[in-house]
Amino acid sequence: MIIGYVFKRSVRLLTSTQSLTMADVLFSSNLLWVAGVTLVAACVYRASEFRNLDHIPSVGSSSLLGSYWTAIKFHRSGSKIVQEGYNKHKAAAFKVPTLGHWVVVLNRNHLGDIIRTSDKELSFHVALEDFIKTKYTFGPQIMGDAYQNAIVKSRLTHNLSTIISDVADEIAAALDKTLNLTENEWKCLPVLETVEKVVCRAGNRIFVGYPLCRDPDWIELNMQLTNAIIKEGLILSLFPKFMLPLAARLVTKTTNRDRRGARHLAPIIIERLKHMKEHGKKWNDKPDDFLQWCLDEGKETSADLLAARILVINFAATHTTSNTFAQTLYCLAANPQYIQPLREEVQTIIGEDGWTKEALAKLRKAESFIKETQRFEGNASLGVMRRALKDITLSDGTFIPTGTYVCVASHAIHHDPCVYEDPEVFDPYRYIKLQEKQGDSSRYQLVTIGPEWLMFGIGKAACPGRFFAAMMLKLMFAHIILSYDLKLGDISYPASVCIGPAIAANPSAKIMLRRRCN
Ligand code: HEM
Repeated sequence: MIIGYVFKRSVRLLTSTQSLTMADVLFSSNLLWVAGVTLVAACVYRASEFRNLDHIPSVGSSSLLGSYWTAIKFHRSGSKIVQEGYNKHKAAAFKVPTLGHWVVVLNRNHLGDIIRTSDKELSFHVALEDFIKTKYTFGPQIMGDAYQNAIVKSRLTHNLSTIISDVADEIAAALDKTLNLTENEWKCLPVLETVEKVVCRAGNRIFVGYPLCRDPDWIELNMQLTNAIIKEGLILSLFPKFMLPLAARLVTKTTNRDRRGARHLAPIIIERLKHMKEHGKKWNDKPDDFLQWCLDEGKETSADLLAARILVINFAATHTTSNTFAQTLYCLAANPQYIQPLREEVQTIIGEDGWTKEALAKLRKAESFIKETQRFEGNASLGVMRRALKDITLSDGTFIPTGTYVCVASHAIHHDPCVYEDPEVFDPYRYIKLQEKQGDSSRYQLVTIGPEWLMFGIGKAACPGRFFAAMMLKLMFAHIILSYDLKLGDISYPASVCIGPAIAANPSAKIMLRRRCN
């Protein structure tokens, strides 16, 4: 997922000059020698890594030079290369070359080892830091004490019943504004772009509350965030470690982003601190949003720091949820035979229970549809990326030396006939059938992580925002199916595109939408 982000965004960025600024241009004159030195260092590093990982079979050429050819192919068609390795070495680990280093792809039998191992041995956070230089792109204080992640896990997840009506309200309003449809009019819309706007508003209704969640500047800041961070992380990864503090000053716009966010948050924070002082625990209509939960922690009141924390949460939430929902919506338009039964389910349940957490739990067909789209399309051929911080011997004896990047072949596992029957068939009711067959409803929910469901990762680093994400996905799905007709346009596209190990919603895909008259 992490490298997924990097690849998806890097391809868009490297082919676009729009966001180049003076700093980029000045910086690019020094880039050549830095790139030269880095290339030599990368070759030396990769050669030493190659010897250390000699005992693990490789996909493609097993010579050091030939591995560069495979690495180039991997950047063009990562999914195919990973699948090739998975088919060949099903029961064992194999390694895949990327331009900078090797990645060891563990088998699904190793997932137990990943779950048992602590972040001090196999670290998600170090892998993330290596890929997007979080210390500089998010800021040192933010990652030093990442209490925002704990808030996602505790307060956001525990408050879903309370916040659901606000999220539903924001989704309806955002769809109305973004689609801008007059009665009986079919409109052709780019799926990903449209969905991103709705997700960003819906998420921010809970991150910062109303009306800031509708402020065009706040929304623009958060929608550009992922691009900006990936771009900066990519450039920084060209520099040797000792140059990073200086390079980060030239390359990153972390301070600008935080200040831009802080300008919006400062007046709200001042007002809320005043109320907190006046009313203490007896503040009756205290806002129930992420900003307030951060203030309740009592750790900081600086608008810059709080803005930075909320931007980090947007980074984790917006692009991931948009990508998932864009794929889902496109698959729904491409499979119109499912629209009527899904609509009937939503009409009956929401008609009886309204927009409640309990009602969403009953939307079994909708949930199965979303989950099957993710199994079938997926968001990355490689997931669960970790970096070994010490030498580790896995339960089957596989030796992982310190410094190695490990991950699992998520997409191949989701398409493995030993895991799923007829995996190449898109069966939207697959998970309902599995629930009925095995009599276990909780095991097949969208949010239930396990060795056969890796969309949200696994183990201690598994996505803490998945319960909120699932709620937004189901609410958007239900709103669209109730209020809009949809179909594919004249030209159809593949729902997803593969770039390196990433699988992304196709940015060119479009669908036709029309408001339904009740
Ligand atoms: C469909 C949407 C989403 C997907 C597919 C997704 C996926 C993931 C994945 C794969 C990871 C890494 C897990 C691992 O490697 O084991 C992760 C981490 C994380 N996600 Fe999500 N995510 C989604 C939505 C969200 C949302 C809505 C939030 C917040 C509200 C969120 C917050 C986080 C955070 C904070 C982490 C880092 C956890 C840590 O540092 O320990 N995610 N997510």
